[in-house]
Amino acid sequence: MNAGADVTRTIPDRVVVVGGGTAGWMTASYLKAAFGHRVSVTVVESSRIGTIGVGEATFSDIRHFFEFLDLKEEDWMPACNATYKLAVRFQDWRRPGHHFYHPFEKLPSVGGFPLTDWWLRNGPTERFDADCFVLASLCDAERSPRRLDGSLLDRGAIDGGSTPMGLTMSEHQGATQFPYAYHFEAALLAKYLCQYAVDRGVRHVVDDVEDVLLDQRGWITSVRGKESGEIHGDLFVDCTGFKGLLLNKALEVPFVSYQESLPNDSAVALQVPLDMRERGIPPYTQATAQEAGWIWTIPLFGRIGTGYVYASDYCAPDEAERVLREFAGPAAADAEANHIRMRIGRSAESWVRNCVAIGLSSGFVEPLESTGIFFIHHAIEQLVKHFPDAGWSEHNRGMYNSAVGNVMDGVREFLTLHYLAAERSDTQYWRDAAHRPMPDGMAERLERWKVQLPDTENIFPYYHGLPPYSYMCILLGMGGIATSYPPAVGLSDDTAAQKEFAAIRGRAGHLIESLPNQYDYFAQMRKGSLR
Ligand SMILES: Cc1cc2nc3c(=O)[nH]c(=O)nc-3n(C[C@H](O)[C@H](O)[C@H](O)COP(=O)(O)OP(=O)(O)OC[C@H]3O[C@@H](n4cnc5c(N)ncnc54)[C@H](O)[C@@H]3O)c2cc1C
Ligand SMILES: N[C@@H](Cc1c[nH]c2cc(Cl)ccc12)C(=O)O
Repeated sequence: MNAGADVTRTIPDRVVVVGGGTAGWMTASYLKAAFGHRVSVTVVESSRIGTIGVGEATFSDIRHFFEFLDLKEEDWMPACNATYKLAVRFQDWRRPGHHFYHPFEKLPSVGGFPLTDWWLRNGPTERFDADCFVLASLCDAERSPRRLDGSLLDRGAIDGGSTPMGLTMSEHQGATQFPYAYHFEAALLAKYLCQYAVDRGVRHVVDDVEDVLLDQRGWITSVRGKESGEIHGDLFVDCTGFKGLLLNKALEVPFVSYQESLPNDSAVALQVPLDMRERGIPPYTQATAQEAGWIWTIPLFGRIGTGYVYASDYCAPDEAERVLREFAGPAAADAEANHIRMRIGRSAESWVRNCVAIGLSSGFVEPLESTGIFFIHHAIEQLVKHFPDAGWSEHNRGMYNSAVGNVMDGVREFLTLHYLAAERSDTQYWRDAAHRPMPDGMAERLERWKVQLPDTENIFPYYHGLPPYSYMCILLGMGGIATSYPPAVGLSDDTAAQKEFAAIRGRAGHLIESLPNQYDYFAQMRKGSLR
C-alpha cells in the first residue's frame, strides 16, 4: 500500500463533546475553526451541574488560541471582563512582607551566562527580579503593557508579537517570550465561545448525560441524554470536569494521583466586586502564602476573584473560609463562598479507544502558576495534530498520550519545586513542605540546580510549557535552597553585566513614565477608541 492509499481513509467526522465548561467550549470552537463543515461537532452540557468558573489566569501562549479562532482582544476581552497579566507575584513565601515576580520576560545572557549568574555574584540590589527583568518594575508600578494608542511596550528581549503564529504553541517555545497573558472570567469566556461555536454550526444540546453506551469492544457508540435520548458519534470528548464521566467512569481508566508531592486538595473562592478605577488593576496574579496553602488574587475589570487553596489535612473548610474573608476584607461581606474539592493528578491515559478527556477530566495540578487552561489548549492542539482516521492508529494515540502526560508531569515537577524551595517554615504545613516526596528524577535535577541554575539541559526533559528561566525565578525568589554561580563567572570581568543591570533599570524607568495604568487602558478599549 502506498502513502496515497492512507489519505482516502474516511475521517471519523462526528465529534460529541460532553461538558460545556471552559474545556468543552474551547474544544468545540477550536475544532470548528480547524475543520469547518468537514467535521460535525455536538456539545452536550447539563444545566443542572455547574462549571468550575472562578476568575482565571492564563499563560501568554493562549494568544495562539485566540489567533487561531481569528479573535482580536477588542472582540473578546471586554465581554469576559479580561485584563492583562505580566507576571505572578509571590507574596510572603519567604517571610511576611517579601515579594518577587515570575514574569513573562526572557532572561538576558551576558558573556554566555544568564544574567542571574552575574546577579548571584554581584547583583546591584537584593531584588533579582527587578535587577534582571523590566517587567518586575512595571508590576510594582502597576502599568499596562500597551499604550492608549494600542501599541505594545517595546524592548529588544521582549517579543512584541512578531513571532509568526503556527499551529502549536510548542513550536514557539524558545528564542522569544511574549510579555503578557490574561485574566478573565472563565464562565464568561465559555459563554462567548459557545456563541462563537454555535454561530459556526456547532450543535448545542442542553441535557444531562445519564448513560454512556459501549459496543462489545468497549468503544463508545453513543451517550444517552435524559431528555434528548441517544446522541451518536465517532469521537467522544470527555469535558465533564473532575467527574470524568466518560473516560474514568464508563471506560474505567485509572487516575494517577500527584497528591504525595502536591498535597493541596481543596479551595474556597469568592468573587469580590470592587471599584477598580479607584483601586487600580494590578497587572499580575498574586499568590499570597498562608498557614496551610496560599490565596490567589486575580484582578478583573470590575471585580477581584480570590480563593484560598489549601490542604485539607492541615485546614478545615470553615477555617479556610474565615481566613479568606479576613484577607478579602469588608467588600467581600456579601459574597457567597464556593467550596471546591480538587482532584490532583492525571488520568493514566487521556485518550483511550474513541474517547479523549480534555480539561479537569484529563488532569489537574493545583492552580498555582495557572496551568489548567494551558493544559486544555495544549491538549486541543495535540488532538488536531493527531486527529484519527478510520484506522484509529494506536501509535497515533500513543503519541498524543505521551505529549499530554509529559506536560502534566513536567508541571507537577515545577510546582513541587515551589514548595520545596519556599523558605517559610512557621507552621507544620510549611515544615512538611520541605520534605515531600519528589517525582521520579527530580531529586537528581535539584542537586544539579544547586551548582548550576536550571537550563535546557537539566530541567524536566520533555515539553511542558515552562522555560528554564521560570525555574530560576522560583529558586531565586523562594530563597530556601542555596544556589551558586559557576566559577567562570567569578573569574570574569563583570563590566558588561553591570551595564546590562543599569540598562534594565533605565528601560524600566522610561516605560513606567510612558505606559498608562490598566484601568485607563481597558476603559479606552471598551469605548472602542484604542488607536
Ligand atoms: C480552584 C481552582 C482554580 C483554578 N484556577 C485556574 C487558573 O487561574 N487558571 C487556569 O488556567 N486554570 C485554573 N483552574 C482550572 C480551570 O478551572 C479548569 O481547567 C477549567 O475551568 C476547565 O474546567 P472543565 O471545563 O474541565 O470542567 P468544569 O468547569 O467542571 O465543566 C464541566 C462541565 O461538564 C458538564 N457535565 C458534567 N456532568 C455532566 C453530565 N452528566 N451531563 C452533561 N454535562 C455534564 C457540566 O455541566 C459542565 O458544563 C482552576 C481550577 C480550580 C479548581
Ligand atoms: N510558555 C509559557 C511559559 C512561561 C514563560 N514565562 C512565564 C511566566 C509565567 Cl507567570 C507563567 C508561564 C510562563 C508562556 O509563555 O506563557
